[in-house]
Amino acid sequence: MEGVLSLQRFPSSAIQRRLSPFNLHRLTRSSSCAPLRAQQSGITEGSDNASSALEGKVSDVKITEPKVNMYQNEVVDSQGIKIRRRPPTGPPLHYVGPFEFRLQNEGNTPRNILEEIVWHKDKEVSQMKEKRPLYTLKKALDNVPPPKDFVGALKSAHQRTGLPGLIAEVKKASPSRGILREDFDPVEIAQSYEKGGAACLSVLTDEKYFKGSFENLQAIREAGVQCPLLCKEFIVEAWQIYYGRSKGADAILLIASVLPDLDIKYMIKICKILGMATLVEVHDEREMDRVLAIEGVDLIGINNRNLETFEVDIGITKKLLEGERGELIRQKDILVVGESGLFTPEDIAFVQEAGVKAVLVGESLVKQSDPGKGISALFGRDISE
Ligand SMILES: O=P(O)(O)OC[C@@H](O)[C@@H](O)c1c[nH]c2ccccc12
Repeated sequence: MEGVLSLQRFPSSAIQRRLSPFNLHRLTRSSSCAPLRAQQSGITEGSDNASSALEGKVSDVKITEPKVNMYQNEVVDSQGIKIRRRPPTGPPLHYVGPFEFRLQNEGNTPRNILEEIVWHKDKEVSQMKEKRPLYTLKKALDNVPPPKDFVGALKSAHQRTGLPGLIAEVKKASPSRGILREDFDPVEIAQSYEKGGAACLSVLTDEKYFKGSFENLQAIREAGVQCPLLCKEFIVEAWQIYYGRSKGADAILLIASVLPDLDIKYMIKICKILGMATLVEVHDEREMDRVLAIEGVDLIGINNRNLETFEVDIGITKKLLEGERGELIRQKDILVVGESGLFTPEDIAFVQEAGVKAVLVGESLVKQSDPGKGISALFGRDISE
């Protein structure tokens, strides 16, 4: 049947990329009210067999391909999300006489670095999942120390010092800055941060673009570092949250420019079940408004860096905390983290004045020969006592 897509013929990964949680929800709503991407990634509370259940449920559904794309675009557009998910099929073919050709950037080439990272992550996660299915991860969770209180640590550091609580980042490289530190020993850096007064640590786990790893996260946890740990990853699927927890993460980053609201809600729920915190990251007013409308958000990061262009402007933090938004944030008792591009005590004072009670800092600390001492220089005084 031309132009008609029977979902039965597609592996679940293909279904996953083709359907946003929203339209998958629509498709399955009549037969099931189980979670959305949960079904896609085979994760539900108390069930490891959700994906097969899902395939059973959607096997009867026949929908036209244009309709699926329309729903997907509808939800993404309505939320202003510019980052598209990797297309499941190759680029469209064009024909001129006997010739076939494909055009660049017809939906098949990432439009910016963030989109490239997310598309790569999609592939990477589907491979990782095959090696470590969810039920093995769930078993591994029994051997991990219980999660530490990430938000509590930031609040008490703020109360203790009167300065924003520090999340110090263990970061070897980034696509915008290249290698930040050649002699990179993640455990040594983490211990130095802790000694210097960091409340929490952020550990980059992306290998390809940030030269990080889950092994670094695990090594830092196993070295006896007491600070709660943020798994700094591009989360596209709930499976990654379980994986991060199995490596010792206490908190997870969710990026609003990558994830639709329904995914954010669902992932927050999973983190709560696992006892983890979620840092939901925004970069503009629209993302901030979306996130403020989501129930259960208690930690918001304002990234001063635009992940699509790498432009950094610490004025973004101030802009997003002005007026009614700032008021709502105070009412909801949400803790705000100022992220990226912070180098001097004046920068720290500027974002504190804007209303943040925590900061996330990588480059300016990791580049110091003694990263822990770099903390005193950054804050203008010793915050370790
Ligand atoms: O090194 P900086 O400019 O101090 O930034 C740290 C942190 O904010 C940055 O690494 C970051 C913020 N959000 C992210 C999302 C993915 C990767 C990295 C990031």
